[in-house]
Amino acid sequence: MARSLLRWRLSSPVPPKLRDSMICSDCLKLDINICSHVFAGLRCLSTFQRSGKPDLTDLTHPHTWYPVARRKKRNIFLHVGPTNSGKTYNALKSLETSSSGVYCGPLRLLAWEVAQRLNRANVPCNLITGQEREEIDGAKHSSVTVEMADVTSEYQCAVIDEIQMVGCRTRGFSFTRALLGIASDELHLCGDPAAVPLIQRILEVTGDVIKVQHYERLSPLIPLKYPLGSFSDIRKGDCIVTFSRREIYKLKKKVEITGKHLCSVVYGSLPPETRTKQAKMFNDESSEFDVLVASDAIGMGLNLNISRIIFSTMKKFDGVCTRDLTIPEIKQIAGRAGRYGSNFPTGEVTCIDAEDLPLLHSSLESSSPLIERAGLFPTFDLLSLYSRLHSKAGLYNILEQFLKKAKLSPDYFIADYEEILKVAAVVDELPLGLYDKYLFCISPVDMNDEIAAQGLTQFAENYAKKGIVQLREIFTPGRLQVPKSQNSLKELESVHKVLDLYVWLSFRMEDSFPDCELASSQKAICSLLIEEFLERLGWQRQLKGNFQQNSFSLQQKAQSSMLRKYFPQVLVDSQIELTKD
Ligand SMILES: Nc1ncnc2c1ncn2[C@@H]1O[C@H](COP(=O)(O)OP(=O)(O)OP(=O)(O)O)[C@@H](O)[C@H]1O
Repeated sequence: MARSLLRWRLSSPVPPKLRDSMICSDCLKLDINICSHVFAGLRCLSTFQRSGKPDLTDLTHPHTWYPVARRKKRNIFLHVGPTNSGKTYNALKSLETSSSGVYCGPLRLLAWEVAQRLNRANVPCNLITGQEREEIDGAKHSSVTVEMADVTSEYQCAVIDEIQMVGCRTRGFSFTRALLGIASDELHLCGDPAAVPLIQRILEVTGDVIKVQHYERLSPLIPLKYPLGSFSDIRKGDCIVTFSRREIYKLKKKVEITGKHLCSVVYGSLPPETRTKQAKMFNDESSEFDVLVASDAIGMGLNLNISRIIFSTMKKFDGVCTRDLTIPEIKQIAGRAGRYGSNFPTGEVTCIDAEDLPLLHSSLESSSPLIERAGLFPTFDLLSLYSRLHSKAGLYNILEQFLKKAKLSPDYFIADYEEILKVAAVVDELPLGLYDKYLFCISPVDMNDEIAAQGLTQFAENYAKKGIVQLREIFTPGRLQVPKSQNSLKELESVHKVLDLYVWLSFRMEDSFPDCELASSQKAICSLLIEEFLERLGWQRQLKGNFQQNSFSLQQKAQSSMLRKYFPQVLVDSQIELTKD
């Protein structure tokens, strides 16, 4: 065994988190010809070639990339059912009683919630996301965002939440990696029944034992036969759903102008901390913010006491075109009404327009279409090996080759490289090594956001030029202010994304991105300023002129040492122009 171990080594020195696959070093010496080497029941990657040189773009055996998991016969429990049926609750009970374990969720909010829950239950639990690492002494449990799942450690119990996201165009590959790679005796998968046949097929080759547990909704959900009627019929606990920031603020104004309610807002580009605070304010019985206006960002990750979901539209712009909402989207959003054990245990759902009701009703009665394929992305080892054989190819070309030539089994689809290719095009212009380029490519940047894309370009250019990126060289801390309009709000949300990206990079290249603390505190300030804007953007408050009574005032926030340190001038600018929209 010792000798075989020696024969196997990683193809390149990469950080442990990326060591997903192993390449046979003998094959490398032999110019990767046919290899018969076997280790721990796994064949060398090159044996998948029957003749000639291996096609490294062949991604048909991804289960072989995870040798630690393959050494186990895992007991897999698939908890499937509608939202609010107790799937996660049951999976987490197993995690809580295990001797070691990991929770993998799709959102930082979910990872935070689970870490808090375990720590409260006296199970020390680390929190690890792309941008934060809170390690607890002696912890044998971790709560992580799925991209951070460690596929080299062994656990007694693991949970992957929202497993139907294996089919997600952009993030599916991270779920596939966790599904195939987590080395745990027990693996609990929670999600939509639509993912069951695919997961069963994918796991056929792993030798794991699979048990499916079906769940029913814990509280009733009633689709109403009538539409909203008028905005004066809005009541406490309602959540109006729409899909653009502009619409969210329009609807907020329409509700608040009736003089009866104030609205919290939740949408994707708000910082997660801000989303949580808005949700808390909405849930808080004593708060005036008793109505929620939100996008589909409420579908996952937030505990919300919603009585009735009201769809303002059944169409959504998905980055390419405006299309009808899909059945799973409608079910996921509608399912947020009526939370088990909350003040509104019976949920209701309706639309603003009567003509949208048929689509709502038919969707809620239908089962979600089966998920047919899971996302996949080559490991860094594969990319690196390919690059050694094609030394002139840039990362953009390498990825294109994988896209074009990948011989995929019907169970997998190649991850949507569109965003990744945009970054590859930027970093290929710079004198950077493959690993650095790879890191920039998998960073959480939104290249459709102009400011965020500029931020990434600057970081990559400065890093290539000097090897170190001081935050102050490209960002002047003292300039942040409470937004005065929706445009400046949008800008501040983008600045938050850039700072978030800096923090993400600093976790991976600590010496080269040394200002993690400064970036984190600036991020927190962005969130505070955005929250201040949202709280003051109350039309009823404007009419009553009671800004001064705002208990969560900017003045108070400015007392915090963080604000005093970086933002003395924030105190000066305490007036805000309400948007004219
Ligand atoms: N047996 C139980 N006892 C007490 N509370 C429960 C129980 N089962 C579920 N709950 C509570 O009901 C709510 C919904 O449960 P849970 O989040 O597990 O549902 P889910 O099916 O995973 O929903 P989603 O798909 O939205 O994540 C949670 O607040 C959870 O704490």
